[in-house]
Amino acid sequence: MGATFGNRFRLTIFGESHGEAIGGVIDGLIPGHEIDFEDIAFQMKRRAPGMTSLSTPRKEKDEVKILSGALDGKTTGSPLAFMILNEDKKSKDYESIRFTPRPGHADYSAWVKYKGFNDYRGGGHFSGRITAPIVFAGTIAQQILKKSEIEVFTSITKIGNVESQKFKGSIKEIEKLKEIKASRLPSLEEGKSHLMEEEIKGARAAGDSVGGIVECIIYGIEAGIGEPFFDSLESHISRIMFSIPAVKGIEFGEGFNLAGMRGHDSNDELIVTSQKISHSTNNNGGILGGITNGMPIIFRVAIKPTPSISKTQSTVDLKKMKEVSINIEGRHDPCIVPRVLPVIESAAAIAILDMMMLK
Ligand SMILES: Cc1cc2nc3c(=O)[nH]c(=O)nc-3n(C[C@H](O)[C@H](O)[C@H](O)COP(=O)(O)O)c2cc1C
Ligand SMILES: C=C(O[C@@H]1CC(C(=O)O)=C[C@@H](OP(=O)(O)O)[C@H]1O)C(=O)O
Repeated sequence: MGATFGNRFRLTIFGESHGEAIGGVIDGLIPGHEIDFEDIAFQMKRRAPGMTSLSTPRKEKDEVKILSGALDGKTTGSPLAFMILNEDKKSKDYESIRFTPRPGHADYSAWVKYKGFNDYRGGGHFSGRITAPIVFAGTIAQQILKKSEIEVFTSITKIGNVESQKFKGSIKEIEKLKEIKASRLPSLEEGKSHLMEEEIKGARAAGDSVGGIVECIIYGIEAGIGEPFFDSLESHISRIMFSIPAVKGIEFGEGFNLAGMRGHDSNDELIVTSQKISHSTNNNGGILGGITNGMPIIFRVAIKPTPSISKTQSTVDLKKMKEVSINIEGRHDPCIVPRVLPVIESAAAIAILDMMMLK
């Protein structure tokens, strides 16, 4: 299995949703980095289940226990191993659907690949829970990036049918992104968070779920980062983004809109401001030829609606080879977007730091 990501900053993750614990090992950390544990707790809580009325009711503390690689609060430079306990498990919800794969989840594909031996409880290794180690490692990566004044932000540009403004590139927006970091539904446009919340509640009330789009900004990054061809920065970021469960699309800068534009409108013209080379627009999302051009990196990821819904659906009984209906019980997110924001920021930070270390 591909449990490891990265060339220099390497993260290996392990665990299943209803096993003893989940966790990981980070290899390649600089020695002497003072870990900000308050920041770690803040980021872990943003992602943790059961924290708000918009999430799954499963309640996990998601406190991280460091097993090696840190002494007196500072990294030693040796592999940093860590674990997070699974405490609020309710595996019986999964007994009755063990042989009737949930549409939209990984149950059937994992059953085929692992010949039925995969841990089926709570989605096993395919659960969104496995993103908690990414947040721990990615928060450390963000702390290291911050020393070079690089910061990662997210906001929501769509939930179901509610759309919100995209980042246009101003310092004022960066200030706003800092302010709304703790929000469950951060939006650059006033009044949209409330409408997004209503959209999520409406889906849940209908026994259904809803998806959305998350925009990520990496601010303060210098030009010249990326390793073309196959480790182009777009490739590296996309690779880690698609490892996050429920991510089904990504676009950089104007992305799919570029297909309908003329070159004269889409090209980012070079300019000189305060003796520095810059660009008058950022339609390419800060990356050209797979290498940063010094503009903020902008990308958006599409998050699908949560697969486990309470509406009756059709599936197949794997033992009887018969089509049957399925009613899913359990504790599920009506929308994954609010909890995936710190995961996307963390994954972006890991990809960027790894590429910067290669340089
Ligand atoms: C933070 C987070 C929370 C999630 N919560 C749920 C959930 O409550 N119920 C569910 O069925 N899927 C949930 N998912 C999505 C599934 O894990 C995911 O759709 C599934 O593993 C199949 O993978 P794929 O959608 O990437 O193909 C969540 C994903 C993330 C990242
Ligand atoms: C536990 C978390 O999210 C889980 C992600 C998830 C899924 O299928 O992805 C299903 C639900 O849990 P369970 O495995 O108990 O059914 C969510 O609560 C978490 O993110 O920490």
